[in-house]
Amino acid sequence: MSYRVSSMSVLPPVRKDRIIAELPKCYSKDAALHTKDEFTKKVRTACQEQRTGTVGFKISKVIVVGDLAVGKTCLINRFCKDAFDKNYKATIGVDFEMERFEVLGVPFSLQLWDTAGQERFKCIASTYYRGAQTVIIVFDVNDVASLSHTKQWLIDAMKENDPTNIQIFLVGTKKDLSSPAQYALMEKDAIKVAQEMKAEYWALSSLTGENVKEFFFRVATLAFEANLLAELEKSGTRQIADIVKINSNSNNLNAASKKKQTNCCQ
Ligand SMILES: Nc1nc2c(ncn2[C@@H]2O[C@H](COP(=O)(O)OP(=O)(O)OP(=O)(O)O)[C@@H](O)[C@H]2O)c(=O)[nH]1
Ligand SMILES: [Mg+2]
Repeated sequence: MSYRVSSMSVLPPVRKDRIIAELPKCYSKDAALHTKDEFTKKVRTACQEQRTGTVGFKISKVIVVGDLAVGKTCLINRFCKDAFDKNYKATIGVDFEMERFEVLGVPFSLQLWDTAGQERFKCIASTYYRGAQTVIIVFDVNDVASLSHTKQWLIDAMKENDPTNIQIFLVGTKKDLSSPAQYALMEKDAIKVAQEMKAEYWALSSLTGENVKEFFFRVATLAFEANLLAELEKSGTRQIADIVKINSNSNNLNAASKKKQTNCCQ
C-alpha cells in the first residue's frame, strides 16, 4: 500500500487542533528522549526560513505494539476520532490511521499502524513493522505481566528496523483504573523498563482522554525534529518550499486514505 503526496496534490488546511507551535513537554524527566523546554534555535530558524527540504512532504510511520487488550486501538481512536468503546474488539492483523500536523508552520504527517496483540495474528502484524520511525510499546498500568512483555515486543519490532534511526515510547494505558498509590508503585518499575529500553515513558487514559493529545503531539514533534535534523545534515538542502507551493483549498486526503484490514494467519 502506498501514499502518493505529489506536488500536484491539494490538501485541506491542517486541523486547528493539530497545530504545534511550542515544544510539547515530556511526561517524566526520568525517562524522556530529551528534556529540552523549547525548540532549538537551529530547528526554529530552519522552519522560519523554510529550509526544511522534504520534511514537509514526509509521512512518518509509527507502529503501535503490545499485548492483547492493553488498549492500543482505543488509544488511537481517542486521538484520531475522539471516541472510546468500552467493548473489546480484537484487532485482526493491522489497521492504520493518518494524522496530519503542522509543526512550526511545516506540514508533517504520521501514519499510525495499529497492530494485533493476539498471538495468532502476530505473524501477519509483524510484516508491517518495517520502515517505522517510531515504535510505541503499550502496556496496561494495572497488569504487570503486560509491562514485563514489553521487552519482547521491542525485540520483535527491532528485528525489522534500523535501531539507530528509531524513537521508542513506552506507554501505560488505563490510568483511570489505577489508584494514585497503585499507580505510583507501578510507575517506578515502568520508568526502569523505559530507561533500559532508552524509551520515553508516558501514562494516560483513553477513557478520560488524560494525556492522549499531549502524548501524540510529543510523538509527532520528536519525529519531526529527527527528520529535520537529518535533513539539515545533508548538504545542499534544496528549498523545495520556494519551488512548490501547496494549494490548500480542496480535496481531502482522508478520501484517499484507505483502510486496510487483513485476515490471517493461523
Ligand atoms: N478503563 C479503561 N479501559 C480501557 C482503556 N483503554 C482501553 N480500554 C478497554 O480495554 C479493552 C481493550 O482495548 P483495545 O484498545 O481494543 O485493546 P488492543 O490493545 O487494541 O487489543 P488487540 O487489538 O487485541 O491487540 C476494551 O474493552 C477497552 O474498552 C482505558 O484507558 N481505560
Ligand atoms: Mg486493537
